[in-house]
Amino acid sequence: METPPAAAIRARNASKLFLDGAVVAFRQLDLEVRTQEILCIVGPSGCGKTTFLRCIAGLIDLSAGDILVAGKAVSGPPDSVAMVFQHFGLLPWKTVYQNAAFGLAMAGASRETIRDRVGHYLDLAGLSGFEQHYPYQLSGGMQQRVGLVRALAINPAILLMDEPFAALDAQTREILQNELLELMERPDERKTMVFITHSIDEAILLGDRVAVMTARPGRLKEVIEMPFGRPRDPEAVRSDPRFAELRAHIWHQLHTAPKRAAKTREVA
Ligand SMILES: Nc1ncnc2c1ncn2[C@@H]1O[C@H](COP(=O)(O)OP(=O)(O)OP(=O)(O)O)[C@@H](O)[C@H]1O
Repeated sequence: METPPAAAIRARNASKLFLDGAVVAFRQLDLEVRTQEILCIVGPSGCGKTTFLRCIAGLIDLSAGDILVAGKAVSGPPDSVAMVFQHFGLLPWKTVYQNAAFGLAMAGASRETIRDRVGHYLDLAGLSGFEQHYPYQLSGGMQQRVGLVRALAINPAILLMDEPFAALDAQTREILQNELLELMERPDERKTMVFITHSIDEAILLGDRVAVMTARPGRLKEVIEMPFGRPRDPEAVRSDPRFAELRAHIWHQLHTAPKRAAKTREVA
């Protein structure tokens, strides 16, 4: 066995409260994301998953505790972290190329760098030839590929994925899951990824580990290692008997109250 790589992200006793504490998004979260792993997070609606991602991305501050990215406490957006959103987040008045180049352009990259990196990822995402199209001229799946290209083009060490495939139809969703798996199997493209999803199947298929959160205020209920290894053949994983067992287990975890529910009402 190789030595496990250091944590890329570490949340220590992290809590986030809104409205002067009237809303507790998540509370006392301790979680490590290993370098180059895909950690999927599932949890009931409103348990603070998006808020947690936004805290890692440095877009909002924690109320208590801290989050370390590459060993440094987050205070403002860390370098080398990119986010992919559920509703794609594309600018409708910009072309595919301009949207894909947006992050790099904002970071002041040279025209050549932008051309090389955006070209590379548009090609990998099967979007070559669509550079001059506008988002409204693309299918949902293609729009999200542009969202992914925009994130990957800045060469982030960490990708934060906030239900990126939730707005897609089931078939397109499967195609994008497969494409993401394929991309992440490439050693030169592999990233640390935190992937939020409501789909248990998606979490099991993509994740090296799956973190299950409780209902709001969100706490970590369990972090489960997926036994499928890499490279991962989606069809083989879906038909593996352990897939059904894991699905049943996670479903049960999501639908049973935490053992110590009373504790969640304590002050952070
Ligand atoms: N800016 C804000 N001000 C007040 N409350 C907020 C704010 N942002 C989030 N919340 C609340 O914090 C809680 C957690 O929200 P969050 O969006 O992180 O949950 P989630 O687990 O991502 O939900 P979903 O799965 O439905 O996307 C919710 O009750 C939400 O209403």
